[in-house]
Amino acid sequence: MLELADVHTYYGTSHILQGVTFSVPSGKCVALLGRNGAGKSTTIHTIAGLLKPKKGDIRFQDHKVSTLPSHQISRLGIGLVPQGRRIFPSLTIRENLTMAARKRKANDSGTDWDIEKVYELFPVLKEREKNMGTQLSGGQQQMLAIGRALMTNPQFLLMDEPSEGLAPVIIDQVGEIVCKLKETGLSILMVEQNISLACQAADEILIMNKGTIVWNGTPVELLENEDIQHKYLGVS
Ligand SMILES: Nc1ncnc2c1ncn2[C@@H]1O[C@H](COP(=O)(O)OP(=O)(O)OP(=O)(O)O)[C@@H](O)[C@H]1O
Repeated sequence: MLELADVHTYYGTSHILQGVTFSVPSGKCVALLGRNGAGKSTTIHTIAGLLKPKKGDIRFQDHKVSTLPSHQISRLGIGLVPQGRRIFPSLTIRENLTMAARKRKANDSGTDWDIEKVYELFPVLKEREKNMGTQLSGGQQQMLAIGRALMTNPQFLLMDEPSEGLAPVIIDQVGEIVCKLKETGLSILMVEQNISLACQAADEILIMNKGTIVWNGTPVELLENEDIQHKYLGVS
């Protein structure tokens, strides 16, 4: 569904992504792990069109997206749940959701998301729909950020560190949400620092180091491989 081939991205003269190649199959969740500064967010931003690769190819379904502006990439069905949630503080929860709404394309598969469907998935957002976005807890803000991305009716979701700043019990809930989203037919690329969330939700794990993919395998293979966890994820 999504394929990156030898992608190189720079910040000015800093060569950050140094030939990134991987794919995410339809209906699967792939987790991208790695230490701080490895290039994970840069990968997400490059796919979403917020950064342009200098070299390489990114294909989504039948489209070459690496040359398209971000709004066109979003319209093709790639939704972004950004790092830090980016809730609009001066809007209510309902307004945060409705401002993102986009109708589903006629031939798209999966759920037809609207505000009622998002409220079914996250009842707490309905209970608090008149509150301002910033009056929510961290976990509820993460639900709002996911709900806002769903309102664009994506086929594919990019999630940038959904566990950031959340308590362990809430991180487990985020894992359950990601599994539910997969059941609706969504394909997901999730950047994470939290190994247990990645292993709970993902079908495949990729590890990034210094702007390249250095390891891939299943969650079980990662959990059994202490050398890799130590070398690239700082687990002692
Ligand atoms: N706006 C920017 N300008 C210049 N360099 C940047 C910029 N953003 C990130 N970098 C650099 O690019 C490299 C990769 O950063 P990136 O944010 O992709 O890492 P990451 O793996 O997502 O780590 P983190 O978990 O800390 O966000 C780092 O060396 C970082 O300092």
